[in-house]
Amino acid sequence: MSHQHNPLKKAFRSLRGAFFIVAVFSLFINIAMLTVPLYMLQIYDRVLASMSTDTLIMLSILAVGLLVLNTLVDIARSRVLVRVGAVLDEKLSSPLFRAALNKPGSAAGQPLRDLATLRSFLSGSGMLALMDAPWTPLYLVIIFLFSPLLGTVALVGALIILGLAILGEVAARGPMQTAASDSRKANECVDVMARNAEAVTAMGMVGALEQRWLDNHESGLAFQASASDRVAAINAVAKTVRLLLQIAILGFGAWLALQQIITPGVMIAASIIMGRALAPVQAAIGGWKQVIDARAAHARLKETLADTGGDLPATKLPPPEGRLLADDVTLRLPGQAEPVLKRVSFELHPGEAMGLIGPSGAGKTTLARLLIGFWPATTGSIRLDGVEISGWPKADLGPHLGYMPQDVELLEGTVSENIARFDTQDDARIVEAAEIAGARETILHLPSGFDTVIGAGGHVLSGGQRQRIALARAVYRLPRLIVLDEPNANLDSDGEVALVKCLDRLREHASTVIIITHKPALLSRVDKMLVLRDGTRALFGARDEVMASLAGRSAPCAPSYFTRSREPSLAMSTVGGHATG
Ligand SMILES: Nc1ncnc2c1ncn2[C@@H]1O[C@H](COP(=O)(O)OP(=O)(O)OP(=O)(O)O)[C@@H](O)[C@H]1O
Repeated sequence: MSHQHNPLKKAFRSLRGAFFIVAVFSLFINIAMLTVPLYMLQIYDRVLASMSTDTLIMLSILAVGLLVLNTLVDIARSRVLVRVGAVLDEKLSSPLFRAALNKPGSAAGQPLRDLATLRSFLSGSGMLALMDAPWTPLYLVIIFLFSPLLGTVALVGALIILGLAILGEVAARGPMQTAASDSRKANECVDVMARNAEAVTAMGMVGALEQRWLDNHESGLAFQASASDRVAAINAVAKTVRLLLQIAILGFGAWLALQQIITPGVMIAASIIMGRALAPVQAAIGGWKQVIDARAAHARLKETLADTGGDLPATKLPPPEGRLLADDVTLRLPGQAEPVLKRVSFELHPGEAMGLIGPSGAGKTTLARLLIGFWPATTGSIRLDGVEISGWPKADLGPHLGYMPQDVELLEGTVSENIARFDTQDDARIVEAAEIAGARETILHLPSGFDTVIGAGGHVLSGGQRQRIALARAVYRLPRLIVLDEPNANLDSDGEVALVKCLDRLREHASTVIIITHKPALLSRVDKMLVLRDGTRALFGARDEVMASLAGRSAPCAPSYFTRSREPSLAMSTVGGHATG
């Protein structure tokens, strides 16, 4: 349905033509750069020797013409590079915006910041220096042609400067990476503090957090300073080496001129060409930070985009009926030795509702994330109407899927926009969803009803109000598969009654529903139950059978098991490992 490919590589591949044009322009510019030294050479050795005004005029016209042309090509080269940056942005910003979904907290904006770094590098002086650097050997060859001795001096000098450039990069890379990671940690600290402002302030945690932030902030600055110091020292040495080299070229040139091996014109021309040859290398040392930043940004982008897959034109599938099959599902999260889910299997027919229960940390929310295709299973599969759900293009599947996460966050916008998932608004469907979710009255009591703006800077909703609106969003257009993760967490008794009615409506409509809850009233509305324990299927089957099995095995604790979702571990420890049903 969709093929794995890296959009970064694809974007660079599509820009190969532009880079070729830039390379050709660079060749012309670097050849045109020889205009001044060669003009000088001709003046010294030809015009002054022959005293010919005509030659002077001809040479001057030629030189001015070449320089004007050079300016035009230079402008064109910069324009092409600016457009390269724009094309890169156009091709990558959308996949990177989506990739941000998989990044935790404050790291979410990193991919788009990396793209901006790469784009400004490509369009800036750093890239121009990189394009000019490959032509350094051309200048060295010309100096060799003037005189092998001068050529050797120039070559040795160029190698020393190149060595210094590499040394600068190596010396700065380590401290720069540490500085970047420290400053990221410091930013995360501020982020976490702002998000937990109430707890942090009330429990007097500000001082300790400030210390933690300060440690990272100061360490970041120290590493940055160390990198800058190293590069500044190397830069100063490189500058001196460059000046020494000019002296060496002029000195050796003068000596060769005294021996009448070369003319004074060649001496001056060689000195100017040498300066030109080393300019890009010197610029690269000066712009070391940009180069390191751009390279790091490129590496991160490559990694971020490695498995995004991209939405190649895929065959559009018919709307699902709601047959859900979890087949031997195992999930291993990166950096964790134990799988979070181990060989979980179950099947639901269209229109069936399943209660998902288990102690805290059993893997219920994780399974819910797999059921909606947010994470793919490590092994095994989850299929909706026979199609692997994580591979189903999200834009196609989205309208057929309803999900209500445990921690409900609504987005900035109106209540209507949130319910309609920010898609084109269908007022009748929005009101219908609010009614099914039992949220209509709650919404009409808000200052502007369905048009109340919520989110940052908007109306502040209570936990229960948020939950009701999120339920309306989940049932908008009555999707075929609905996953509700503790939808009753913040609801009062009215809210719970509304939720029970909502489940009845969804059953009438034959939506397949998975509900994570321990409330008996809600569980009384499901057909099947799955009990998870330590990521494995402890029990699965018809509700009454599973209930009977639970009650039988944990008779003394059974009632408390269904009333408090957060403390079921005692009861669960008595549940056998064999599945029923
Ligand atoms: N994004 C994640 N990264 C790493 N580990 C995770 C992640 N999400 C969940 N886990 C781990 O997976 C296990 C199961 O967590 P999960 O949230 O699915 O449990 P749960 O049954 O929903 O618990 P609760 O009833 O408390 O919500 C836990 O040990 C948790 O630490």
